[in-house]
Amino acid sequence: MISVEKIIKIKNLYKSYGKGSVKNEVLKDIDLNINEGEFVSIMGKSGSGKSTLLNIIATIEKPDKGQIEIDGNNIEKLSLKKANDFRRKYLGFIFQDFKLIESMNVKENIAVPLLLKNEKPNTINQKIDNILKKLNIEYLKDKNSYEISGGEKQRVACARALIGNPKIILADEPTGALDSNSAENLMNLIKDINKKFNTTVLLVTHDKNVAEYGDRIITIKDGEIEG
Ligand SMILES: Nc1ncnc2c1ncn2[C@@H]1O[C@H](COP(=O)(O)OP(=O)(O)OP(=O)(O)O)[C@@H](O)[C@H]1O
Repeated sequence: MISVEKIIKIKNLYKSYGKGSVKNEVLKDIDLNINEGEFVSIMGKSGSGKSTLLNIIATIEKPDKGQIEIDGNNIEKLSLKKANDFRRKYLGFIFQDFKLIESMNVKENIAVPLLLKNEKPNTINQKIDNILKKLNIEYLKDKNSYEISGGEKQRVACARALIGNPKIILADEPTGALDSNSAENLMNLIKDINKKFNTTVLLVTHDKNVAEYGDRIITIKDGEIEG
């Protein structure tokens, strides 16, 4: 039998905001294992803690309690510097509002993760050309970020998320700002990336149709994983 590596292991995870009578227990005793190459969709009502869970995995938020192991690294107690290095090495991000830098063109936006890693200009140019080709968006290369459509912006954001070769993509409501056609194109692209490169995907969404692109859907309710 082929053994599948668990790339994310979360055990007894707790997170709350506030104190005393205003304490808001957002995540309670979350246990979650995700296999390498798996595409997992996270659903749940507004305020149920989906983004909090994603942000903890992204090392942007710290849990109150619990263990989180990603590809063998215990990330819950990383220093700021180590957390930054970890994010650059392992994670690619896609957000609802794209988070492109409007003053930079498409190519420059895609280069950002590599500039942060101090890669050489020649390597950066080569990697940009490769990723634009893979995602079929070579025609956008020299455009300004403010002159392209929402769907195109999200494809550029995918290129930026992928350029550093991350093992895991974290996507928070990536289709939230897109019309249904662009949303479908984007989800096909994310699914393609997941299958072609065996990139693990964790995607938060309100939309059942979007969630169904995943291999597995988990639902958070009252701070716990339902079912
Ligand atoms: N930095 C923070 N400080 C205080 N409370 C917070 C903070 N971040 C989130 N919360 C609270 O934690 C709860 C969960 O928020 P979270 O954003 O994780 O929910 P969500 O399921 O992603 O919601 P939505 O679908 O509306 O984006 C909410 O009650 C929210 O108000």
